[in-house]
Amino acid sequence: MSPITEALARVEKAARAMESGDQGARTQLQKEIYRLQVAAEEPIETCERLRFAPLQLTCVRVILENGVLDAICAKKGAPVTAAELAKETGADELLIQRCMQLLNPVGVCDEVGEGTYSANAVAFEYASQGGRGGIKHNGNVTLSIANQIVPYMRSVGGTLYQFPQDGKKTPAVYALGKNVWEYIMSVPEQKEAFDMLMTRRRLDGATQWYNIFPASEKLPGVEGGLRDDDHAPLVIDMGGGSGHDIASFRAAFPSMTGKCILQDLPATIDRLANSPPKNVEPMAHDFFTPQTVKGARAYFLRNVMHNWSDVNCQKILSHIRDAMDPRYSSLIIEDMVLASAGTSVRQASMDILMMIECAGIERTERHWRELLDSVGLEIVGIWQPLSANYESVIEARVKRA
Ligand SMILES: C[S@@+](CC[C@H](N)C(=O)[O-])C[C@H]1O[C@@H](n2cnc3c(N)ncnc32)[C@H](O)[C@@H]1O
Repeated sequence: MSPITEALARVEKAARAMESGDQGARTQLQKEIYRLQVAAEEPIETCERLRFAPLQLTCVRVILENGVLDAICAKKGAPVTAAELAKETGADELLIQRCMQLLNPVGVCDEVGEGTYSANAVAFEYASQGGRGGIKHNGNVTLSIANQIVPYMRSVGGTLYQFPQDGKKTPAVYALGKNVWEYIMSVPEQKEAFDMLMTRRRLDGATQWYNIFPASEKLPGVEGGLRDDDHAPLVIDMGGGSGHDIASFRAAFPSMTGKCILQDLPATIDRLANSPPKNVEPMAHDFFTPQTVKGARAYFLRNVMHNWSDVNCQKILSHIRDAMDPRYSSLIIEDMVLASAGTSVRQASMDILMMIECAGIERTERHWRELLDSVGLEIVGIWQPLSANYESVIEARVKRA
């Protein structure tokens, strides 16, 4: 078999596994398609494809900004011409055609005739609140940092290029003048975009953390000491953003005894004044300071630890450990647990994103165990999602002496 037929056979095998209901095969299929694509390219074409990828993002930003994508989506899948779009939005017809001729082959909108387009699922995704938030965040923040990566490396180490650990010397601080959280909060449009992106990230229909982790069995049924009244703290979602996860948990378990609390920085909590998450108590709290809510059944951190270096995670985790009741409190972390080999493009991209935006890192199981152990916590369970591409749920308890 030639390399290309071999790659195709692997694609077919993964596709058949996925069709037969193996959800985990989706990630494998994506990996195999990627390999097939590379097999079908000359090396120079692969290099070009990677180099040119930011131009796809550029075109999405153009058609979002000038209203063309909204105008296409407003037709709900019916065809619309570049001339009609130009008339409706005031954008230049040739500009629309040039952007769309790149976006059609990469899957954003369908070109259904000469200069005629219709919205597809990807178009609707980009036009959604979360899609826009993502484009605005990665377009304005991530790319600004990425553009400065070489001057940053030269500035920190001469010929010794170091992994950024120190919160004050990260690529983000070099490029933006402040850390990524301070920067986002200083630009209201970016803060809004980031919060919209966070709210959207979970795939439609994907399993929630409290189903990946068997919350209905584990949270109520604990050994002695747990208060059983409506004012007892049940789950504290720390760095919970707009409260989407904790509100979803509360809605799933309306009669589980205890309070659900959302904690985040004041800038996040203040934005929720007009639309607070349902049946959840919002509370401004900086997780680098002592946790004021003691003895909760669970302290939940979703996609927070990966934002921080080990040194900073140790500070955050120590405050949580001090607030935990060793008899029954759990720390629940929803983050990726990387395989020790064969990481997917999505997972590896998230890792680099964390590195350049906030000196954070995606961790392997061994790394998680070492980190938690270093602050007196131990892992009692790791629950994997169906798709290996996404976050796992880790439960940890205070280590018994
Ligand atoms: C990557 S987001 C995750 C949001 C949410 N947990 C989710 O998964 O959608 C990280 C969150 O941490 C919050 N954050 C950053 N620094 C913080 C701090 N020092 N104390 C509390 N929250 C903080 C940010 O405002 C943001 O909402």
